[in-house]
Amino acid sequence: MGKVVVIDHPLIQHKLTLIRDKNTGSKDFREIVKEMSMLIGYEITRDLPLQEVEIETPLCVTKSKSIAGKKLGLVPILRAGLGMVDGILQLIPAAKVGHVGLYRDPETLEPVEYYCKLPTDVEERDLIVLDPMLATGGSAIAAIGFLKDKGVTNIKLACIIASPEGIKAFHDAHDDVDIYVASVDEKLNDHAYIVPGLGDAGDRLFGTK
Ligand SMILES: O=P(O)(O)OC[C@H]1O[C@H](OP(=O)(O)OP(=O)(O)O)[C@H](O)[C@@H]1O
Ligand SMILES: O=c1cc[nH]c(=O)[nH]1
Ligand SMILES: [Mg+2]
Repeated sequence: MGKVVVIDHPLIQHKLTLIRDKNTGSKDFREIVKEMSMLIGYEITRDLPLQEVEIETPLCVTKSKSIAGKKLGLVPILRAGLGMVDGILQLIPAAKVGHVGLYRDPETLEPVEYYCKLPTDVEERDLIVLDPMLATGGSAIAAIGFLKDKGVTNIKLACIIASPEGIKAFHDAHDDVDIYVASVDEKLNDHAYIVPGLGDAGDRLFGTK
């Protein structure tokens, strides 16, 4: 069964409070989402394999550790996932970035795909899928189903807020994918928004409402 890793580090929890606040404007919202993504990225890459390498310090030759040539990829779910890319890329600049465009139909709540561009060798990469909000789970379920259809086998999901309903639906569909999240909130409301949540992450990032 996939894990749910709630990252309760004080810095993450403090920043989450700031972006939940409806008075936080787009500029600050973007900056804080980027900072939180870097911190989530630190945790999500904790199990990257290391190899021993020989280097020379100014004093002597020594053995030291370096990341063992893993091919990584980030896949933001557009639009809101875009806000999480730069923070993680700062930590792992060699990662390739694929994009999956999905929006949630406001009537049916079903995800609608409108864009997809992935690295050509995507099936050889370990992927981190990025989306700040896991609400019904429909968007993340569809995006990851799509990546699995392309042959990808090793995927983690990085979110900022998840609902209990979304986590259940997600793991019913993809029980091999671990979820990393800053908070599991109380519930979904009648419009499938996360409560207390932070509102519409895409609109708050890009100022579209
Ligand atoms: O778990 P779900 O019920 O599928 O909801 C979560 C999705 O909804 C939001 O996207 P939205 O449709 O608002 O598109 P946007 O990112 O372009 O704003 C959010 O960024 C997730 O992708
Ligand atoms: O609470 C929610 C639910 C879906 N999408 C969002 O951006 N926020
Ligand atoms: Mg949105």
